[in-house]
Amino acid sequence: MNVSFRSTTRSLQRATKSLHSLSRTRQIPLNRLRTNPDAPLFSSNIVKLSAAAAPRSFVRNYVTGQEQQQPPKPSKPPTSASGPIGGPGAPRPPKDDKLKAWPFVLIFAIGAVTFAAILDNKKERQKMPVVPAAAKSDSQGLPRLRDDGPIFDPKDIKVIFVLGGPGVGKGTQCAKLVKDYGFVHLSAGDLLREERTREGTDYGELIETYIREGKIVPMEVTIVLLENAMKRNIQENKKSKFLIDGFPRQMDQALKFEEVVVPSQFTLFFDCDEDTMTKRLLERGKTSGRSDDNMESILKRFRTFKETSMPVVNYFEGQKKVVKVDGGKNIDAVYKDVVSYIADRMK
Ligand SMILES: Nc1ncnc2c1ncn2[C@@H]1O[C@H](COP(=O)(O)OP(=O)(O)OP(=O)(O)O)[C@@H](O)[C@H]1O
Ligand SMILES: O=c1ccn([C@@H]2O[C@H](COP(=O)(O)O)[C@@H](O)[C@H]2O)c(=O)[nH]1
Repeated sequence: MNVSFRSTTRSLQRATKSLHSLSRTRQIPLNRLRTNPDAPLFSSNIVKLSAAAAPRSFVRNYVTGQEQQQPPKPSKPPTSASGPIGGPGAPRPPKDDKLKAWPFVLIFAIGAVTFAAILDNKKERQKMPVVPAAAKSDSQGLPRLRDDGPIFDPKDIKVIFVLGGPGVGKGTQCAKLVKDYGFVHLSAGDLLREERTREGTDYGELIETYIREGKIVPMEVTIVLLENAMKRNIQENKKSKFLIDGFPRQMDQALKFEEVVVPSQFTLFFDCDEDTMTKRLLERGKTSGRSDDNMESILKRFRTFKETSMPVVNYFEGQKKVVKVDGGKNIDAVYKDVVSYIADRMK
């Protein structure tokens, strides 16, 4: 197919050249070299010329109309050039020489778009800051993640992950559960925002970049922040039940947290459509002062949620550890469902 395409293109170039040269040497205007002056110079009739259609003899015949025609070479159809280009007797290319450019154009276009998307993605990833591999110290230096077993026993320390799209109402429902059931509410987003402004932190800029872009901060930072907050509450307040809100948002976080901190009891997952969540976030954005409560960041957060966080929900679903609640209802109706679904699991 490629060969046919190239040879047809070459023929077309040769034919066009001949027409131009004849036009020059015989002083015949180019448009009169065509049988049908209304047809464009690159009409399909010309395009259909095959390599075998010997452009020179063909053009002579066409231009003079009366001149002797060169007999066609037996091996190179088409032959009886008895009429002008485009006329009823015009030479016809062999069937398999037909121009089929559109598949190439299509393949080229798909290739170009895919290539551009890959480059774009790569550029975006390259832009995001990383936690240096050498960053090992903690005690406020952050982050240091151990690789030994979990520090807490799930018999003593209960963790419920709270997940759902941005603005679905996770924080609102957690606040109610704290009041009624004595949980400690740890919002990963709040801890990150706090760390971002903590004096002496090395991660303020990194955190801000990720939050603004709606992306997930490297797990080393978030897990250490959660672990430290849990330790504080266990030691100082003798607390043992934690709602971890907005975490884990990425598979590596889920696996690492359960490996080094404590396995979760289950995940409370709030489901809701994007239009409702968008309205809630834009409303909250009027007073929240959050750098990500604007339309541009919201769209990025939705994308991250679907692509990066939903696999976490599906992973726990596979372990039968997800309680799904409709987050689209009003605040009290959602809470009623939450309590009815999980009351017996919270004792
Ligand atoms: N069921 C609801 N009906 C109407 N508004 C709600 C409902 N739940 C929460 N809201 C409002 O929507 C906004 C977002 O709620 P909330 O902060 O609890 O969501 P979130 O899931 O924690 O958000 P994010 O993931 O961005 O932290 C708040 O202004 C809150 O008052
Ligand atoms: O585990 C997490 C949790 C949050 N983030 C980043 O923070 C923002 C805001 O989180 P909210 O839960 O909406 O307060 C989120 O978009 C992420 O950029 C994170 O990186 N890791």
